Amino acid sequence: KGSSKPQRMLSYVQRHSKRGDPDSVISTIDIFCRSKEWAMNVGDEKGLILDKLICEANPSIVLELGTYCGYSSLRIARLLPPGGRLFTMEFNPAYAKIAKQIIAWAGLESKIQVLEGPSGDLIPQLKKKHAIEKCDIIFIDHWKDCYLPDTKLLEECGLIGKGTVLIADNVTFPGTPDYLEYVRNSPHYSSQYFKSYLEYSKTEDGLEKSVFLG
Ligand SMILES: O=C(NCCO)c1cc(-c2ccc(F)cc2)cc(O)c1O
Ligand SMILES: [Mg+2]
Repeated sequence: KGSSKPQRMLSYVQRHSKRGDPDSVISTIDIFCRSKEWAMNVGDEKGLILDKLICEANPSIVLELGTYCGYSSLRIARLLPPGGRLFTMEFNPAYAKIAKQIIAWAGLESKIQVLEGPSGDLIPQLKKKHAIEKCDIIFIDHWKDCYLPDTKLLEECGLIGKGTVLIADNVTFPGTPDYLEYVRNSPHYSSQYFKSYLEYSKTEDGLEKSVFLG
């Protein structure tokens, strides 16, 4: 009986999903969020769009900003080709602790590395500490006021190269106006909005896909 929502989500996953089966864990989290407690996972509707974008890109190296409980980490990692890796950054240690357990329960720990701490500190360490050249896909889903500064930091660190695909959650709700203005007006990005709905809700939201042109 967890005391926090993430703890209650973990307990629900361990009781109602099939261990080692990411699809079972993903659908179980969606049932928890629809029938028990709303939670800020990307969800099943935006999740389907994310799945399609991941499959189209067939990425080797994916970076996720904002792990929360690991729901989108599972959605991404289950679609990676053999040898593909997901690095996911989470500032909140309580969230990171739960995410690691949900990722382990789903059996995807060999493909996912959860990095704890402020993204502003972790991003400059990626190349040297994790032997990363360029990111193929970056899924941005952390604090909405950090989308733009972290995108600029990723550019400065040389982690965004020609063909890198940025996928940003919540560009409509809660909204990331400065980030949207940047990627939509920059000559270095080609951007496209995928209209959808806020997770487990009828409010409009969507994903913004932005390809770096070099
Ligand atoms: O803050 C968010 N993520 C970073 C957490 O460290 C986040 C928030 C919301 C949301 C919140 C409150 C509400 F009323 C509506 C939406 C939704 C999301 O998808 C999110 O990713
Ligand atoms: Mg989100």
